[in-house]
Amino acid sequence: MFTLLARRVASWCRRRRVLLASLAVIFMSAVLVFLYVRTDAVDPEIRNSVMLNLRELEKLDAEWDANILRAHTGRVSTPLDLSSQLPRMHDLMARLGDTLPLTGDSAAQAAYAQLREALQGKEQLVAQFAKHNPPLRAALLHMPPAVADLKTEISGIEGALAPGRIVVRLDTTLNALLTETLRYNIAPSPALAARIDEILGDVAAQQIAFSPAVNDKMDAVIASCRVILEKRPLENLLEAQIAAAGSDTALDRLEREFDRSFDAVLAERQRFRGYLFAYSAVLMVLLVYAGARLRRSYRIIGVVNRRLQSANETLEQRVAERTAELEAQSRQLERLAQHDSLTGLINYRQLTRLLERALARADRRDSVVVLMFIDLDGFKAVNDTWGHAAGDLVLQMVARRVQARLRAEDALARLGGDEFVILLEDVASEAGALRVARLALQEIESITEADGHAVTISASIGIASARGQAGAARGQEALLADADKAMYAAKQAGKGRFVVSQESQWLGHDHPTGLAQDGVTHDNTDRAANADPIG
Ligand SMILES: Nc1nc2c(ncn2[C@@H]2O[C@H](COP(=O)(O)OP(=O)(O)OP(=O)(O)O)[C@@H](O)[C@H]2O)c(=O)[nH]1
Repeated sequence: MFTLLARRVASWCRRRRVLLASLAVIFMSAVLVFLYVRTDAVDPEIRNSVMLNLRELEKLDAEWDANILRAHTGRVSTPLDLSSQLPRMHDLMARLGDTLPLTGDSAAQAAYAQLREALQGKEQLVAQFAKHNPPLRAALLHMPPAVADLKTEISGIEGALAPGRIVVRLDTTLNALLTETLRYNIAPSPALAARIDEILGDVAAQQIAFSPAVNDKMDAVIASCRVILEKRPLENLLEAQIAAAGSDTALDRLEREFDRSFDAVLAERQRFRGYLFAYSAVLMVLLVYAGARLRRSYRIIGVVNRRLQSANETLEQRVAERTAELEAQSRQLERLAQHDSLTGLINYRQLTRLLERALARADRRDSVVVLMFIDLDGFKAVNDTWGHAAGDLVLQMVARRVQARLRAEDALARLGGDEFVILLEDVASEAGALRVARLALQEIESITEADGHAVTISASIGIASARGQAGAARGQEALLADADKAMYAAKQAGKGRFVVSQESQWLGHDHPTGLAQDGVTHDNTDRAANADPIG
C-alpha cells in the first residue's frame, strides 16, 4: 500500500518536476521579500520626535498645573488663561497618535489611551474649576477690606448711635468672622463651616441696631462669606480631582512604554536581519549547489556528446570501410560476371555487350565489325592424356598468346570449354581480318608443351563480318551464328584452318573471296604471308 503510494508520489513528482521547481523558486522569493520587509530600517528620528513631543507635553501639563495653582491663589483671573495650553496639547496628542502605530505595541497604545483619557478628564475638571474660581476669588478679595470698612463704619458715627455693647460685640464677631473665614479658606472643614454659619447668624442678628447703609455692607460681607463657604470646598475638590486625573503619571507611563516598545521594534528588526542573513546564506549554498549540478550535467552532456561523436565517427569509418568492401566485392562480382575465371578473358555475356556496342558504332560510322569463332582442335586429347590441369594450362596459354597479338581496342573472349571469340572493330579489309586469323592460328599451334608434357593442338576458326547499318540490322546473334557456322565449316574442312562466312560484309569492292555458297576456306599453308596483326 505504502510502496504503491510512494511510487505514485514519485511518478507525480517526476512529471511535475518543473512545476515544483517553479513553485519552490516562488516560495523562496516570497520568503526573501517577507524577511526583507520585516528588516525595514526604523528612523531613529521618530524616537527623538516622540520624546520631544512627550517632553513638551509634560512641560505644558506642568504649566497648566501652575496656572491652576495661580488661579487658586488668585493670580490668574480669566478662564482663558487656564486653557491657553490646550490647542498645543491637542496638536501634540494628535502627533503622538500618528507616530505610535509604528511600534504596534498594545501596551504603548494602552498608555496613550490612558493619557488621552486623563487629559480629557482634566480638561473637563479645569473647565468646572474655571467656572467656580472667579466668584470665590472675588469673595476672597472682597471680604477682608469689606470687614475692615464695616469695622471702621461701626467705630465711627454708626457706633456712636448704636448701643456700645452691641458695637463691641459686632466688632468682635466681625473679627471672628474674618479669622474663621480665612482659616476656612485655607483648610475648610464642616465644623469650621458650622462655626462660620453661627457667626454669620450672629452678625445678621445685630443688623437691626444699624443703619440700612451699614446693613447693606453687612449683607455684602455675609454674601461673600457664603460664597467662600460654598465654593472653597468645591474648588478644593476639583483641584483634588485634577491632581487625581494623573496626567503626569500617564505621561511617564507612555514615555516608558514607548521607549520599551521602540526598543522591541529595533530588536525585532535586528532579529529579522539575522534571519535574512541566514536565509541568504542558505540560498547562496543552494545556488552554488545548483550551479555545481548544472556544471556536472553540462560536463556529462559534453562527455556523452564526445562519445557519441566518436561513436559516430567510428560508425562512419566502419560504414565507409564496409561500403568500400562491398564496392570491391561488387566490382569483383561484376568482374566475375563479365570474365572467365580461368583465363581472365571476358565471357560470353560481356562479349555480347561489347558486340552490341561495336555494331552500333559500325552503324554510325559505316565501318566493319569482324567476329572470329575459335574452337581448339585436339584439346580433348590433352585432357585425356595429361589431365585437366594440363588442359587448363593450355587454355591459359591460348588466351595469353592470342591476346598478345591483338590491338588494345580488340577483344578476346572465352565462351567456355575450348571455345574462344575474337572481336575486331573498324576492320579496313577482309585481308586484314584474315591476317589476324592466321596469327591466332599460328599462336595456338605454337603451343607444344604444357606442364612439361608435349601437346599438339590447333584451331578451327569461323570468320564473319558485319558492315554499317545492314550489319547492325541483322544483329549480334546473326553475326555469332555466322561465325559459328563458319567455324563448323572449318572443322568439316579438316580443322587447323579458318573459314570466312558467306554472309560477311566488307567495305568497298573488297568482296568475299571464294565460293558464294560455302565461304572461303584457308588452311594454314598461307599463314606465313600474313604474320602481322591488322594495322
Ligand atoms: N582442362 C579443361 N578441359 C575442359 C574445360 N572445359 C571443357 N573441357 C574439355 O574440353 C574438351 C572439349 O571437347 P572437344 O571440343 O570435343 O575436344 P577436341 O579434342 O577439341 O575435339 P574437336 O573439337 O572435335 O576437335 C572436353 O574433353 C571437355 O571435357 C576446362 O575448363 N578445362
